[in-house]
Amino acid sequence: MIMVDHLTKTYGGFTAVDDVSFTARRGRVTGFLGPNGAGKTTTMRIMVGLTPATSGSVRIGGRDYRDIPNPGLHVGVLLDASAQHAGRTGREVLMIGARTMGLPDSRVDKMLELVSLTPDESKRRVRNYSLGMRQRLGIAHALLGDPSVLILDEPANGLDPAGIRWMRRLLKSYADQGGTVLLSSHLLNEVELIADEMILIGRGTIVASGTKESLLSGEATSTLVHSEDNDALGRQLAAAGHTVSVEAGGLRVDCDSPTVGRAALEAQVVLTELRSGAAGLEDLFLSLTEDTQREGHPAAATAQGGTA
Ligand SMILES: Nc1ncnc2c1ncn2[C@@H]1O[C@H](COP(=O)(O)OP(=O)(O)OP(=O)(O)O)[C@@H](O)[C@H]1O
Repeated sequence: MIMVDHLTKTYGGFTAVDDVSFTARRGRVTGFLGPNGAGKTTTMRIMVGLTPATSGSVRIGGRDYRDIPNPGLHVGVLLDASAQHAGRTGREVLMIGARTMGLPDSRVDKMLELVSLTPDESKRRVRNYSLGMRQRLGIAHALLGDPSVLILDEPANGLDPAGIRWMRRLLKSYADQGGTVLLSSHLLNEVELIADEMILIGRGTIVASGTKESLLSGEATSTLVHSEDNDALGRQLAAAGHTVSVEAGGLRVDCDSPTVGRAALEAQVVLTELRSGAAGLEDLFLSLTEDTQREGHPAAATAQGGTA
């Protein structure tokens, strides 16, 4: 378990991490999600003792990372896949890691196999690795000591679609066996598919957290409908007390789809399309971090423009 407690990090007058608290639990994959510059890497670096916190604390398995003897046996860390010595081969990188942790050389072969780096690839120098190969090597390094906690910063970066699927399965099964996984990403789609819980951070502050379902539960119900007579359907729905607005050649209504379907039946209007108009996680993420996005919020602008 990782417990982050009122963590703050300031650089001069700039607050990169602002009173952040959350917990990543055993047996769960926790996604740490936020736009560029939100403070994810800084938080993770503090977790593993690479950056001192200005205030607050992080406990991993009840202890400060720096107080864990032989930490690689307890906490697997991948912060920057390109940080390895470029002149070493992948195998050498893992061999040094294994010996530092007091592990047998056989563990290296096991990890190479696990991350699908071939014997030939493992003999190449890291400088000649593709980004995806570096990520695989980084994940192998993080898993070397069979730790119970994994802290991974943007682990899917550079992986191809098959690689991302492979990593997803690997981390899910790791969590299913009781491991704690904290992984960061600025890409919602990547995290949504793998994370049991999500922590959303924007400009150093936690803006939302919880399971996908709980994050979406506060979202207002709405339905998008197209029919052969939108005017008649709109009148029927408005008479029933619903708010109706014109959107993309159809109607957006503030109720669920069956209610719209029943209104259409009563008005004798043929429906040509009926679907949920809920904003979804991506819109929620963008709206929650809106003021921290560099390029505004196009999704929100479209939705607002359509319903005005
Ligand atoms: N050593 C430092 N000195 C000054 N500012 C820093 C330092 N390290 C990070 N920052 C700032 O802190 C903020 C958070 O950076 P951080 O790298 O934690 O973001 P991030 O969420 O990991 O972003 P990304 O998704 O782009 O990797 C940024 O504005 C960054 O410029």
